[in-house]
Amino acid sequence: MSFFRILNFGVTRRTSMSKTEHPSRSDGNPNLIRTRAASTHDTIRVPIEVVLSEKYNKALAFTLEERQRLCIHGLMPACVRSYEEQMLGIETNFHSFQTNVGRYRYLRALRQGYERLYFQFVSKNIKIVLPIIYTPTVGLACTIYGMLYRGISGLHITKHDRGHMKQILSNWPMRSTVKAICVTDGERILGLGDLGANGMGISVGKMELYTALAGIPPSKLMPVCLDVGTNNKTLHEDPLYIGLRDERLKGDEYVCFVDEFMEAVVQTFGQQTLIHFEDFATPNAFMFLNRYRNCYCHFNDDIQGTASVGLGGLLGIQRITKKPLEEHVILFAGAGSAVMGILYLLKTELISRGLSEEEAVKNIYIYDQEGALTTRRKNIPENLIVFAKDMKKIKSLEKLVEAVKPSIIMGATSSAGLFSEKIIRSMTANHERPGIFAFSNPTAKSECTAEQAYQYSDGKAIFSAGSPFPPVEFNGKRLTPGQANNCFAFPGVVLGTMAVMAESMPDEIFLLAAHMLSKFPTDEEVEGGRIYPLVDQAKDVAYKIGVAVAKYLIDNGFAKRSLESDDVEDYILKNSYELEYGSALAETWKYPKMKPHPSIAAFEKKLPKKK
Ligand SMILES: O=C([O-])CC(=O)C(=O)O
Ligand SMILES: [Mg+2]
Repeated sequence: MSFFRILNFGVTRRTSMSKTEHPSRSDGNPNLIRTRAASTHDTIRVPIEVVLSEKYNKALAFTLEERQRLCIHGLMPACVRSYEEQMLGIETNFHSFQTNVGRYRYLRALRQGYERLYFQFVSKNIKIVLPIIYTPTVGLACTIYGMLYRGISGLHITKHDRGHMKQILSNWPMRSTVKAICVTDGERILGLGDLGANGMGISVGKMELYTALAGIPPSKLMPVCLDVGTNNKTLHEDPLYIGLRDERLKGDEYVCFVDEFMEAVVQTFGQQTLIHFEDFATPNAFMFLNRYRNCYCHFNDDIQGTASVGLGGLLGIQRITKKPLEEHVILFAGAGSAVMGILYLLKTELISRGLSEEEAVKNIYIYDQEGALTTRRKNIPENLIVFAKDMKKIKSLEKLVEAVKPSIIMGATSSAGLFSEKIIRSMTANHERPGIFAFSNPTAKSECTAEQAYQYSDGKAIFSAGSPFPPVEFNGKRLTPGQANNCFAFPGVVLGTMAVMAESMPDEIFLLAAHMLSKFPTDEEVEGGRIYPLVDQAKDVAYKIGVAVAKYLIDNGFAKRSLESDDVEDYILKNSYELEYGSALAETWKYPKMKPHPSIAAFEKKLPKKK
């Protein structure tokens, strides 16, 4: 292929284009293409692998001039498709699949062949595409990731790579532009447990939201899966499993492995590289969050991202009920990353309102596998001691609800159906608008469904869930569940942090994100029972949180980029991923390895002499 390209270049070919027909770029330096295109009508020496790589491939949208000058004329049919026609083609294909996994598979192929086209489609169809590339379908896809595997989508680092991780990191094709990494070790994928190297699907999905919602160019992003083995025996026996069939690394060996990874990342990509931890098992998630607190620019989405969305929802309930949060009785079910993150942020919020720690935790109850968290329990984790109540032991959640009469219940237990009819009815008997949050993902793990929440509460529940639920018709009213998902927090927080090149991510930015999020529904929408924005608004949410976070980081001395607060909006918009195609002639020209176009004569000198 490449051989023919070079020979092709040697032939000076004139196209039938006049100067006025040259495409002009909508962004960047318009002179770049004008001068080159106008001064040389010959073909452009860009390897075909580059022109047709996922980054530059426009499929049937290549113009005739591009096809001719890039020497791809004839490799595609005559039709030159417009944006609308391309979208129609993808939509038609997308809907032709009968299952969500089929759609996921189709979108993966699209991304791998045509990156910009893929993001055009995702960006235009957030509401229908998010449930495929993100929760819930991505969870199912991770369970069969080996079967779906279709080439490079992120970096896999295994326990055998210890000692040379820098080398592995620099194998990433876009190593010169990486600014953020989403890393998982696959041990707690959503509520699905240990999926080992299949967890790569989650890192990929999260980073696609960086681009689709926050406009961060994909070239700056690198999904990573740390393959430290898996304790999932089913995967060991799965002939299509893509990872190591060993037990997980443990103890010091495991920690040293992740330490080396962190150090190799900043040495390879710089100290300001943002490192997003995703779906680590709870104890490890907290351990790394604390261990690296003052050393790296990192956050844990399951703890801190969920906390923003959880607190944002609680602030929304406050708007609906017109009752301050401190007067609500809030019951948390579960004691994993999500609950602990929300607890911490909620306590911070209440203390910032002037409450003492004791007052702040007074109305907050915790229920986990051992029952209600009481002072009688032995070995309470240190950060939960303050929440333990001096009360008799209660084993069942239903009994606990009867005893403490919560106005809000928040579950992140991966225990489908935990919020029973009895619980919801009991809450409704005591409160006009009970708040019900079922955070567990994917949908099949939800603590209750939207339908159950509305039915058992006679339509009074303010219901939100981590995964999307469709609206429910109840007594002639259409009730729309809220989506209490991190996708309303992490894209914006990351956008703001990256914009200013911060070297750390203080807790305050997650509190800020929660407050910003709670302000999205209008007063009218709040009247109608809405506490979260609609998924269609997720881009706007990311942008506004991004701007607020960037300004906070600048104003509080965390920013390393010299950027004034007043210039943040402008900076973010200018650096946003361009969804529209530029001219392929100019775009591929920017291909980093390409030298400036040599003169034909200089090139011809290199050709073998004719005998
Ligand atoms: O990925 C999601 O949808 C939310 C999340 O982080 C999790 O459930 O672990
Ligand atoms: Mg997660």
